[in-house]
Amino acid sequence: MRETWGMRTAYCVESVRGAERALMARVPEGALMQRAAAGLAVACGQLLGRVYGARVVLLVGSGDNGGDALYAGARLARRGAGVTAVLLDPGRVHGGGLAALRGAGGRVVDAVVGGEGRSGAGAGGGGDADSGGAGSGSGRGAGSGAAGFGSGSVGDVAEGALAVVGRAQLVVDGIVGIGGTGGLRPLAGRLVRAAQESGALIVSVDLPSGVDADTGQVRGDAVRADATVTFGAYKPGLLIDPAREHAGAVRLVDIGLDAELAAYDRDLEALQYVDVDRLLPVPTAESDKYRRGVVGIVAGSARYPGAAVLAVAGALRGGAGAVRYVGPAADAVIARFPEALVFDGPPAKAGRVQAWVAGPGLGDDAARLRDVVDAEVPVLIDADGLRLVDHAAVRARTAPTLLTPHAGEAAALLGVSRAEVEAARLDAVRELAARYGATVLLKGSTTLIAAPGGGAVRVNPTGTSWLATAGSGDVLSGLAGSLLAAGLGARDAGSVAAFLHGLAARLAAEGAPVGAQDVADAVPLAWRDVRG
Ligand SMILES: NC(=O)C1=CN([C@@H]2O[C@H](COP(=O)(O)OP(=O)(O)OC[C@H]3O[C@@H](n4cnc5c(N)ncnc54)[C@H](O)[C@@H]3O)[C@@H](O)[C@H]2O)[C@@H](O)CC1
Ligand SMILES: Nc1ncnc2c1ncn2[C@@H]1O[C@H](COP(=O)(O)OP(=O)(O)O)[C@@H](O)[C@H]1O
Ligand SMILES: [K+]
Repeated sequence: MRETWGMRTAYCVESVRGAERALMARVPEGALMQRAAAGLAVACGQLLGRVYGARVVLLVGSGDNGGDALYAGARLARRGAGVTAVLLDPGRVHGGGLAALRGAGGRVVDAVVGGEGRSGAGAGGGGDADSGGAGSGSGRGAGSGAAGFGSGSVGDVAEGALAVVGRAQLVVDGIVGIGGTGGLRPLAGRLVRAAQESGALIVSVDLPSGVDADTGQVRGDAVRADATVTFGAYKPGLLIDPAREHAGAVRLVDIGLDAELAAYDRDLEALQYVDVDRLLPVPTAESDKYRRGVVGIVAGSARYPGAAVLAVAGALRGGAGAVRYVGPAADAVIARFPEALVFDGPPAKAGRVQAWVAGPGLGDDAARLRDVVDAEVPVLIDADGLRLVDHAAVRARTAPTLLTPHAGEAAALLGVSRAEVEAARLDAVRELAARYGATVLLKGSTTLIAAPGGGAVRVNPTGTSWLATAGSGDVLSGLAGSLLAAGLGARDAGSVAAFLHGLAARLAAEGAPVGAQDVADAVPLAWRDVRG
């Protein structure tokens, strides 16, 4: 669905906690958790369709994330759902939430054998509904917490808890939220597996438990949710793979944090349609081809002439007034695109160019690459260009530089493995931008764009895995180069190009395989979609 509101932002845990403290000082005690729980209960109700009579199971950890789940469970129980809380750490549970659930007629079972006494598991159990239980700040029950969640071995899982999970229609993952570190521990992992195998809908509270909120890393077992209801702000992990894939559909519940968050730097931002619309270079009455920008493409080789054609195809759809191709694939380029200007000499002698793209299918043509890197206009370096380029020369450039590696190329630039880059994309893109003093667009299942001076990293919200097809990266570099020539800064050019490219791929694919050329051909559809 087309979103018409602006920039989506994400904040790290430290900022969310800081903003939350500031807000808590201004609102009645417990108000934020009630707002969170209310939003969570509404989302659960919508997923269930019919709340009355539904079998809901809450997986409740030791912190406020579990508290949210318990209060939401109480709301669902009051609407007639059969709600059972499974306590992973019966000695440490949010007291107010537990009392509220019991007061609403919810049941409570312990996840571990022999813990029943402490949490008073079973139906009823009294407690003063919604009174806040212990009445303390967090309202957590006191207890040793020695058994169970942290230390419990898998063999300790109570059969009753597994059985109740197996019968659930909806499982609420309140195991851990922003207080979590590392993957799911064994006891939680066992219950989550049971939930996953039962086919129940799984809703994560704030974050899928087990993923890293700040980086999107998944270091062990983690919940795979159908939906995640997050509070106050998106966290980076909800927008970056591999964690993003665990979150399912993400819904943000407003708990009034925005004004407080304004005091913090955003960690991530994702352009939306309106933002892209504002950035698109649209010609005016005074425009001519030079004012619109000329983009130069140094790409292709005897072995890879197609890369030249695809980069030019992308460039022609990016808003520059002219595309100048420089290299040995001029015949192939002209045959497909007679509007391209072609030249088979050194880039420095090619004529006027406002931004260069160098690298797709370039082979070993280091000389042409050097010419481009020495040019005092914005330069995009991709593919073979990233392998050949002199790193010191990149750092020494004064005009904007945009590097567009995929994970494998990023790994080579950083001297780590591809898997390490894919597991920690945010760290990788920031590190590359800092090391090369360049804007870096890291491609892949989550495309990220980082500027050399730090600041918010852009995350691209469009795209489809159908884009994982040979040559689609060449189209992207042409497109981004064209936007650079049209006058966008490197961060905007990279993020607008990624947005259009991902949208074009979705429009072209519609659930079926596409080639890179199809993606290039669909870029005008993406423009119209954005401008419409
Ligand atoms: N920050 C906010 O603005 C708000 C937070 N709320 C909720 O509060 C949550 C944060 O609560 P907490 O600070 O109590 O933290 P959590 O509930 O996320 O975690 C609590 C405890 O879990 C344990 N733990 C950590 N990693 C674990 C792991 N891998 N496996 C098992 N146990 C682990 C630790 O003992 C930790 O102290 C948020 O995610 C959200 O759900 C909401 O109630 C409303 C507002
Ligand atoms: N799993 C994926 N999901 C979404 N997009 C992907 C995925 N894998 C690759 N892409 C996108 O496809 C394009 C591939 O570019 P690249 O790896 O350079 O391929 P090539 O060199 O063949 O052109 C990039 O835009 C990248 O972000
Ligand atoms: K959770």
